[in-house]
Amino acid sequence: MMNAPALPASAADYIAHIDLAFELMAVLDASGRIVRVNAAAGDILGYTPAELAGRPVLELLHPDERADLAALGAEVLQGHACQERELRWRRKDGQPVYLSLSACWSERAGLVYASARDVTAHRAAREELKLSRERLNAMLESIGDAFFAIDRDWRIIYANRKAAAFIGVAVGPNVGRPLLDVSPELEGTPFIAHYRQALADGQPGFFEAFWEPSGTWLEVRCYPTPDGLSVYFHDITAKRTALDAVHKSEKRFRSLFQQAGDSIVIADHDLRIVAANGRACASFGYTEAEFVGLPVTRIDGHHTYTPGMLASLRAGHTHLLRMTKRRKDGSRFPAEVHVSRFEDGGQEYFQAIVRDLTEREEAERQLRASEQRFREVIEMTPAGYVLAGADGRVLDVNPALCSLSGHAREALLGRTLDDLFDTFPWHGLAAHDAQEHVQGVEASLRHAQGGHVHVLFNGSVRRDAAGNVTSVTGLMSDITGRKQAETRLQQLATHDTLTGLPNRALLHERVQHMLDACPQGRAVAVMFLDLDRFKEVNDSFGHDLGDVLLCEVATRLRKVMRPGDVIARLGGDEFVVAAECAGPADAGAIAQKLLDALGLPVRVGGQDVNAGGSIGISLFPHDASTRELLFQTADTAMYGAKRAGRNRYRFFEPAMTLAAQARMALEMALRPALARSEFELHYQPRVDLRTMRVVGLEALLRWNSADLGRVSPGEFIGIAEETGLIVPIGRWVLEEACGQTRRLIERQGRAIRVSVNVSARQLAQAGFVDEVRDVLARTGLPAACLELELTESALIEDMARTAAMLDELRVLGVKLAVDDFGTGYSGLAYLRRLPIDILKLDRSFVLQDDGRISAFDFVKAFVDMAHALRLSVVAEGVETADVLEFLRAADCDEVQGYLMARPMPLDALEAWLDAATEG
Ligand SMILES: Nc1nc2c(ncn2[C@@H]2O[C@H](COP(=O)(O)O[C@H]3[C@@H](O)[C@H](n4cnc5c(=O)[nH]c(N)nc54)O[C@@H]3COP(=O)(O)O)[C@@H](O)[C@H]2O)c(=O)[nH]1
Repeated sequence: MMNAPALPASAADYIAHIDLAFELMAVLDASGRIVRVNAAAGDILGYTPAELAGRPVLELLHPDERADLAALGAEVLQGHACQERELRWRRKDGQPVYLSLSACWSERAGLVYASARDVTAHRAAREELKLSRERLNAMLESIGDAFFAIDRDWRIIYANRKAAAFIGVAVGPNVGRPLLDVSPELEGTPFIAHYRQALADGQPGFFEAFWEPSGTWLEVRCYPTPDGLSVYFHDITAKRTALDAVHKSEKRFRSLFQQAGDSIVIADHDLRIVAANGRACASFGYTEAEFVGLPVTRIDGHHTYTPGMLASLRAGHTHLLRMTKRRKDGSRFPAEVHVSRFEDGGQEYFQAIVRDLTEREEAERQLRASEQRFREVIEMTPAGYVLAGADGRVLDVNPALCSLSGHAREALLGRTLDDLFDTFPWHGLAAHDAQEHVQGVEASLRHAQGGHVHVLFNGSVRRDAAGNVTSVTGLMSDITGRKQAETRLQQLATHDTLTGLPNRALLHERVQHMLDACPQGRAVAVMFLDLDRFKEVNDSFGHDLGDVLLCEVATRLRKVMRPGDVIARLGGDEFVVAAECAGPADAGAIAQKLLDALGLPVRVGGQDVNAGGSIGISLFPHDASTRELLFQTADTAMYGAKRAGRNRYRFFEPAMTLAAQARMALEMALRPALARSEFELHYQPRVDLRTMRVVGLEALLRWNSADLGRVSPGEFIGIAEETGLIVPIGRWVLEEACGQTRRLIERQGRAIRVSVNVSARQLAQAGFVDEVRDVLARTGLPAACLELELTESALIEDMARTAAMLDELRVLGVKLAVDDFGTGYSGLAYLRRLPIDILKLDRSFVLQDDGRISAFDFVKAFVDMAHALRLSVVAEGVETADVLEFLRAADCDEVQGYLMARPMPLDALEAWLDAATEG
């Protein structure tokens, strides 16, 4: 035992007073050495107070706790009291003991007063409780159901994880919070109502409810506890769903039973009806109540359930019967009845599903009637009908198809559609890709006699569920006539009706094709061909014979050209030939062949005519790279050929385009010429060949263009005629010539006749005679002093109309002359029909001498003929005295030409006339 330090009196008193206490009480010095302990130390630590006196208190402590106590001691010495600090001590027998220590420092005594309570048992109980709680929690966590507990203030005491899932938030951090704050969705739900009830009654509650937020059905048990309420949830969603399914299934079955399209009647072992659905009630006329208890024989027309059938049903067979059923009112209806047997709750039942066949039998009857009608229609229809199977073999045909194909029905049945048709919309019947329906498709049917019949085919393919063709039906009408008409129409639309040659549209198509297909290094030659003398032939012999000439030309062109070449007629006497070739040399050779063919005389109206032709050639790609340009350049080249003297071919040259442009410029300048007073008249005297006196003048137009200078009539008259400008210009010439001549007559004091050229366009004007009459009236020129020169072609264009017009002019007193006579082919007949006075013999006529007959004989015969017809003859273009003598000898009446005088302005003419008179 250690020596304890001496205690101050107050400390000794303290120990003396507490010796009897159950708690251990001790006095320690500042170094932690025990000064004195009470007797309880023996019970608590196993040491007598004497054994403990003088020992450092740390020695009594479990080694693990010594550091804590040292720290605690330091705090106490600083004046901080220690309250109820649990520390592990070691008893004298080595057993651990837990003491709850309180201590304080007495400054005055310089001592520590300590007390310690044995809490070993209390601590063990606490540990046990903790373990027990943990076990409980583990159990609650493992039970798979949700659980939570609340106190009477609805604060959460505990909740397992499942419950957290149910509440929707982690519960751990929310323990202690009001349940409704944590899960506000609970407000107003049956859950809360039940919890309140259980808390109020103190009675456990049990209910099922649907928890919206998680979409689950829950079975809930709540148990009131002294603290509050414990709540268990069990998820019964699966059970509820299964139950719902059963309910729904039952409902469905009931609904099916009630709403079945067929009547369903259930009879018991004694064949008394126990149930009937709505349809049965409606069909048989009984209410459901009336049905129940009725023997099944009451609704059977003639058939009862025989023992044999019942035995068979009991053996598990079902029966499908066709029978008559009887309604409540005694009426009957045909029915198909499916009878079966079943057991329910150990009872035997028979079920009959009754299908009313009234409608079906009516439909079948109607179908038969319809089939009959269909057959009649098919037999009578003029359209051919064919039905074929999936293999394309013919199963049925009607008489119309027999007659269309020329085969008997028996010969057609069994043949394939591919045999029957040459072209057929479903050739080979490719099962899946064949269209369902075809409408208005053209097909070609083979005829028994050979050849084809064009038909318009409408048809449809039937298929099974897998999409395979099961049959083909077709109706067809004969369109051979229509096809022929179409072909004819097509021919008319693309060919020239007169010659049968391709027209402009087809020419464009074919040439374009040639250009597209033209191999590299090769060329396509396009030749525009214009007959040189077609107009004359037409004018002279009439249109019918002109047509004969055109047809002959077409025939010759066909003969010359190869099959792949294109020959077309654009209209009038314009032909186009196109051929693929190596280049210019080939093209030239082709053109020459064409000219040779056209150069041979053609027999027209009993005469040999030499039509001749001018050809313009343009080569693709050399001259033009497009069809349009090719045609344009070939056309230009053709005009070049014509200008060059006809009966020849010319290749396109860029300069030709310049010529065409020049012509265009001329036309543009000509249009305003009249308004700009750019015209004047020159006059050329006409002399009587016997007296050599001037008897007339020819008025000849002259144009002094402000832009182009003097332009000869040979250049612009043709353009004026083509453009129609000749009509106003001609009107001006007539007016001017008449006016000037009247004044000239006045000045000369003698009658002089002026001859004015009238073009075909002017003559074609409806008011031409009136115009002449008005001009004569306005200018005061006597009608006998006016002579109109008309060309042969203008005269014969519309002979009847021209004759009437000339008659009117003759009545006026105007003289009529035929200009350039002898250059056309008009023949002489028109001279008898028309009131002509004068024939103007063309200059070429006088010069022509072909060796067979001399020019003189020719002109002499001509003059004699004219005289026989009481016509005067004027010879034009007399340039030499020889020709003058020649004409005199031929008995010609008048002459005109440079020999006598050139055309001259009016003032010059007057001077010339004066001089001639004087001379
Ligand atoms: N519709 C109209 N046509 C007219 C009019 N004025 C003229 N023309 C026609 O133009 C063509 C050319 O006429 P032009 O250049 O005036 O030539 C005429 C004479 O100059 C020419 N001529 C006269 N004598 C001779 C001659 O000895 N040798 C020769 N080489 N030429 C000669 O002949 C032309 C007259 O021809 P024609 O009319 O056939 O008598 C010409 O066709 C004119 O008709 C007009 O106002 N309206």
